[in-house]
Amino acid sequence: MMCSELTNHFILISGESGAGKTEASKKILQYFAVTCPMTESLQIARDRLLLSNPVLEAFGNAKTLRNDNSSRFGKYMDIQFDYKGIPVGGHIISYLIEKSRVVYQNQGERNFHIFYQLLEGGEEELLAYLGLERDPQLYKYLSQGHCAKESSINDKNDWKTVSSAFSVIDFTEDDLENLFGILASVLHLGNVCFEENHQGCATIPDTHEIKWIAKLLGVHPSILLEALTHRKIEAKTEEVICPLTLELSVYARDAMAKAIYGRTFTWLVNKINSSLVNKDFTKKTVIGLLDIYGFEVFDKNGFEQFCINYCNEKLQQLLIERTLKAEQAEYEMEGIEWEPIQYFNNKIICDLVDERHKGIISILDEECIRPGPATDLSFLEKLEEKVGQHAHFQTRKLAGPKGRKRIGWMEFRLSHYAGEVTYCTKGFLEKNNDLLYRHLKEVLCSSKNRILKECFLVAELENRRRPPTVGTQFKNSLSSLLEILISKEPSYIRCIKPNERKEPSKFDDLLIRHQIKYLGLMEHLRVRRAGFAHRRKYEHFLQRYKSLCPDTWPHWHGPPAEGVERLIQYIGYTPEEYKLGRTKIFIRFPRTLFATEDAFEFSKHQLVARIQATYKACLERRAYVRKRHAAITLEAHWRGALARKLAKRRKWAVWTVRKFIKGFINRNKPLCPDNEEFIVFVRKNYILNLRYHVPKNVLDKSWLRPPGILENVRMTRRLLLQVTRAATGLSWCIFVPPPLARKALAKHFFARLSYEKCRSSQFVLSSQWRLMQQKVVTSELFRGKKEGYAEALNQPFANSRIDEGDINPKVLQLISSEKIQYGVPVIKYDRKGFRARERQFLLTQKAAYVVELAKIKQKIAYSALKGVSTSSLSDGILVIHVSPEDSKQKGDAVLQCEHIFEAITKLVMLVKRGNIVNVVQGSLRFCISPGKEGTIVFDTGPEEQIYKDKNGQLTVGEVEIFKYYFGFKASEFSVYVLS
Ligand SMILES: Nc1ncnc2c1ncn2[C@@H]1O[C@H](COP(=O)(O)OP(=O)(O)OP(=O)(O)O)[C@@H](O)[C@H]1O
Repeated sequence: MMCSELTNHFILISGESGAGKTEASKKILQYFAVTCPMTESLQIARDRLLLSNPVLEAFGNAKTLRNDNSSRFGKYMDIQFDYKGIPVGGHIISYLIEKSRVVYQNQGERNFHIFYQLLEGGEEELLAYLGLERDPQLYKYLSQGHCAKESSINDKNDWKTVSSAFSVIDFTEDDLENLFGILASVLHLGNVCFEENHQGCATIPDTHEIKWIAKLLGVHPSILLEALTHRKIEAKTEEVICPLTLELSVYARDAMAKAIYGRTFTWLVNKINSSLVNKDFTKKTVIGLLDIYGFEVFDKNGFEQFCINYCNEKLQQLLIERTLKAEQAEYEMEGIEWEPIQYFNNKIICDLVDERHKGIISILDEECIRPGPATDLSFLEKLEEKVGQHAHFQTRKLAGPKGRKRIGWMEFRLSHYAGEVTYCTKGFLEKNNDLLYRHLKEVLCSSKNRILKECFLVAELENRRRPPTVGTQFKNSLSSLLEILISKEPSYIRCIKPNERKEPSKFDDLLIRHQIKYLGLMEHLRVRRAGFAHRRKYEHFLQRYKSLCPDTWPHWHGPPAEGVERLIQYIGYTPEEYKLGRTKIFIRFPRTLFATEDAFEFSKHQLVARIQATYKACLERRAYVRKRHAAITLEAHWRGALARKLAKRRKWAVWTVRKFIKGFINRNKPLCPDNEEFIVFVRKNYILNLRYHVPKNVLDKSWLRPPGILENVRMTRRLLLQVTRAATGLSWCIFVPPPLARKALAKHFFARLSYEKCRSSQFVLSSQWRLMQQKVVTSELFRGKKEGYAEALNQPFANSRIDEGDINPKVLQLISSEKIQYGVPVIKYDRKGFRARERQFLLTQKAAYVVELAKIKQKIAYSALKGVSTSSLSDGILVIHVSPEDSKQKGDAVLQCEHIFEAITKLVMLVKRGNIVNVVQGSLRFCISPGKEGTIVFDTGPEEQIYKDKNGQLTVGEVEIFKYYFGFKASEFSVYVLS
C-alpha cells in the first residue's frame, strides 16, 4: 500500500512486557531486509538498520523479572523507502530510558546489558585500560540484583555482535574509546564509597576509583572529589560551597551516574541516526515501527512503571480511537448499516494521568516546584485531595476496608486498562526532578571526553531556567509521538504473553484470557466480523483497479463512485461481498480483495507491456523527429550552400559575360580597363587555337590569322615558344612568326635526313633521305603539271613498296635466268592467282614483287624504253612506251596505279632517266602493236568504267573499274598488257 498509494504507515506493536514486541519488531526489520528489492549501494543502509538494533538493545535493554531482554526505553523507528520500496534510510526516536536502573536493580534484575557484555567480552587490554576487572560482582551497580550471570543471556557472544555492529554504523576508534570510558566511569562511580566524618560530612576515604573516573572522563580528580562531597550554593553575588551529608553525596554520585548514562544513550541514538540518514532528499515514504516498553506490573512499582504504563495507556487509547471508535464512526458517517458494539474506552484513565492542571503528572510537577518541604507523602496527599474522587484512583485512605489491606501507606493504585497497578510514591519527586547538582554539572561540562562534551554543553550552565520535569517531558514527547502516528496509516501487532515463567510452549489460559480481555481483542473481533475487511476511497479503488474494466480504462470521466460501481459489476462482485458508502467502498471478505488483487496483478503485466510499447514508441518517435529535424536542417544548409555556390557562379558568369560584351564593344579602342580582359581572352584563345594550326611541315604555309585586335599586339617570345613547343614537340625550336617557324621545321626535317645505322653496322643513307630524293624527283616531274600532285605531296612514299635498293642481287640473278615471255600477260595477279603463283614458284610475297619489278626493269632497261606517259588529270593511268622497232615487244604497257606519282618517280629513278616522263594534256596515246595505235580518252561521264570501243579506243570513266596496279603490293596492283 505504501508503494502503490505513496502513503506513510506505522506498525504499532503492543503487549505487556515480555510478550514479544521487540522480537516482532526485529522480525519486521528482517522481513524488510529479505523481501524488499535491494541494490548493492543500499545494502549498507539496510545493514545499518539491522545492526542498529543490537547496539540499542545492549544499551537500552536489561533483564527484568518479566523479561530477560526487556526494553527499558521506548523506540520509534522510521524506515524510509524510495519509490521502488527499497529501504534507503531511517530515523530513531527514543523515549525515556529507565536511568534509575543504572544505579539500582531489584532482586533478580540486572543493569543494562552493555555493562555485563563489556566485562565478559572485552579484551584484557581494554579492561586494563579502563581499570576494570572481569567479575561483575566487584561492581556495586551490577551486583544489586544478585543475578549478574543469567543462563539465557550470552554476554560474550552479544559483545561480539555489538562490536561488529559498531564498525558498521560508523563508530570510530575514538568514539568507542570515549564510550567505553564513560561505561567504565559509571562502574567506578558505583564503587565510590563515602564515610561520615565527625562533623557529619561525607568524605571519600579511598580515592582509587576517583582517579580512574577522573582519568576516563578527562577531569581533575580533586575537582571531581569535591563535586561529589560538596554542593555549590549560589547567593545573589557569591557562591558558597558547603559539604554534603553522606546521604546527599550518595544521591549526588547516583545522579551523576544516571545523568552520564542517560545522556550518553541519547548521544548514541543520535550517532546511529546520523549513520542511518539518507543524503538523498527526494521524497520518501516511511513505515514507522513503534516498539515501546510493555505494560508492567511488579510487586513494587515506582515512577518508571508509572511512566511506562501511562505510555501503554496512551497507545491503547490511540488504538481504540483509530480502530474501534473510528471504524464504527466511519460506518455511521458513510451511511453503512451498523449495529454499535460497546467497548471500554480508556480515555478516562489517560485524562487522570495527563489532564492539564488536574492530572497526576501536573500534581506531581506542582509538588516538585512548590516552595517549602515537599515530600513523596505530601504528593500522595495532594493526589488524594485532587483526584481522590476518580473511579480509577485509589489510596489506602480512600479504599474501603477490603482494599485497604493491599495498599501501603505510601502507595496509590490506578485501574489501568490492563489491570490494577499499585505504585509506591517513594522517589517520585526525586525522579521527576532528576536533579543534578550544579557543581557536578560543571565538572562534566569541563570533561575532555568528547562524548560528554557533546552531552553537557556549557550553555546549559548559563541557563538559569528550571528544565521541564521528567514527567512533563515524557508527556510531551508522547503527545508528539501520537501526532506522528496519527498522520500515518496504522497497522497493529498485538503480542500476547503465553506464561509468566518465560517457558516455551506453555499457555496459561487465565493469563491469555486476561490479556485478550484488556487488549479489547474481542471487541475488535466483533467489529471486524460484523464489519468489512477492507475499505477504500472510491478514487483510490478506481485508480488502482480501473484497468480491470474496459469502461474505466484508461480514464473514467464520471464520478468515481459510479466508476467503482461499473467496475465491480464488471468484475462480478456479489451484493454480500461489498457495500458502497458515501465516499468509500467497503469489501466484506478478504478473499474478495485477494481475488481482485490477483486479477490486477495479471492485468498489470499486460498493461506494463502496453505502457512499455507506448513509451518505446514515444522514444523512437522522438528520436525520429529529432533525426528528421536534423536531416532537414542539414539538407537546408546543404541546399543553401549549393544555392549560394550557384548564385556565386551565376554572378561570376554574368559578370564575365558582361565584361566580355563590354570588352567586345570596346575592342577597337586603345587598351583600357574596359577591353583589357577581352583582349587577354582573345589572345589566349588565339594562342590556344594556334597549337592546332601550326604548320604541319615545311611546305605548309598556312598560319592561323590573328584577330584584328591582335594585329598590333606583340606576343611575347616566351609565349610563342611555348605554343610552338606544344605543337611540334620540338623543344629546341625557337619560335618566331610564321616564315621562321617553317624554317625551323625545315631545319628539323633536314636534320632527320641523316645517316642511319643499318643492321650491318654500316651507316647508310636514312630512309628519310631517300624519300627526300624521291620527293625532289617527283616535284621536278609533276609540279604544276598533274592534278593531285599537291595532295600527294604530303603522302610519304612507302618503304614497303619495292624500290631499287631492295632488290637483292641474288634474287635478280635467279630471276634473270628464267625465260620470261613479254607482250603477253606475264603474271596476272588477282588474290587467287597470286596465291597459286606463290605456291608454284615457292617464293615469298616480297620475292614476287621483286620478280615483277625485275621483269619491268629488264623490260624497260633492255627493250628500248621510249618513255612514260600520264595524263595531266588526276587519274592513275600510265602508259609505258616501248620501242616500236623492237620486234620482241608487242606494244605499250597500259597500267593503272593508285600511287602514280610514286610509281613513276621510282620508275624514273630506276632507269635513271628523268626526261622520259611525258605529262599529256587530254587523251593518252599508246601503241598496241607496231603501226597500230590506241587512245585513252578521259571522260567525266556518269559511269564508272573503262571500256574499249571497236576502233580500240579505251575510255576511262571517272573512277576506274579495273584496278591494275603496278609494282607495289600484290593486293594493290596487277599488270595488264593490252594485246
Ligand atoms: N514469537 C516468539 N516465539 C517465541 N519466543 C518469543 C517470541 N517472542 C518473544 N519471545 C521470547 O520472549 C522474550 C521477550 O520478548 P521481547 O523482548 O520481544 O518482549 P517485549 O514485549 O519486547 O518486552 P518488553 O516490553 O519488556 O521489552 C524474548 O527474549 C524471547 O525469548
